[in-house]
Amino acid sequence: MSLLALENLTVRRGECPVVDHVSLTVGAGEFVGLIGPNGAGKTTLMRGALGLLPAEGRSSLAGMTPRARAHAAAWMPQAREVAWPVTVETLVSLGRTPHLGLRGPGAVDRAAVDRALERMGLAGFHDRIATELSGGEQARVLIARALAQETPLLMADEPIAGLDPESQIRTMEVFAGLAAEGHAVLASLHDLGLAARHCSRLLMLDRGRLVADGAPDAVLTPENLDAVFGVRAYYARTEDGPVFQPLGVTR
Ligand SMILES: Nc1ncnc2c1ncn2[C@@H]1O[C@H](COP(=O)(O)OP(=O)(O)OP(=O)(O)O)[C@@H](O)[C@H]1O
Repeated sequence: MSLLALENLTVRRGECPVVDHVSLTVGAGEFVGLIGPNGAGKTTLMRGALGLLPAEGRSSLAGMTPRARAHAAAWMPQAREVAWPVTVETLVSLGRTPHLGLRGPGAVDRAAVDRALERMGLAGFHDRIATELSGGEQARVLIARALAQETPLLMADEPIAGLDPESQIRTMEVFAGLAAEGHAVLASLHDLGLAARHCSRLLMLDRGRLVADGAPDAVLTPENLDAVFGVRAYYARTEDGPVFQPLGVTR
């Protein structure tokens, strides 16, 4: 089942297309990594797909009412600012907003918040003040807020940036687990090693164009890495899964 479908999505900044005729679908069960160098258009693609930026072409999410979209997709933006000194529980509960009826949060909502906190390793954090957490802890709280929304699709912009190695791996495992449960995750990622190990599929963007789309092996080829990222890398299939390590620059 397709949870996101883009047809020739194009987003212009001034005259210049920063997302250029991108067509793709994301289906239930996929953990898709969106990769590309700085400025390739990853954030713009996701914001255009969500209808948060004016775009040409078609996105299955952009035409929805905000309420319908909030039931279809959760969005974790790159900005990690927590504006108010509220408790972690209050902040993560905001993810339940689209589900609330007139009676406010109930047992189902509290269970979803607890589940999201548990998944992000934040079980003891309910009463902590969000603004008093470390940057990485705040990032995990914001991922938990998106998880609490319990949507078929989760879209996240650099969700593991600034996390320690354990939290990065755990978060990638949480996303892969969501996909295994029949949800889908689309996340922009700069760590190609973690992307290769955990994602079922990679989308490679270069100057707004989708230049490769497929299994990590098929996308992280020496030719693509050279042409798009300007790097060469070690890549091997091991008993422990794929191992990817950039080795040097090629230009
Ligand atoms: N508000 C804006 N006005 C003009 N140009 C913009 C604007 N926002 C983004 N751009 C340009 O669009 C291009 C794509 O930006 P985008 O943030 O989507 O890239 P990205 O792949 O997410 O990059 P990064 O990895 O650095 O986060 C960049 O060249 C950027 O300079």
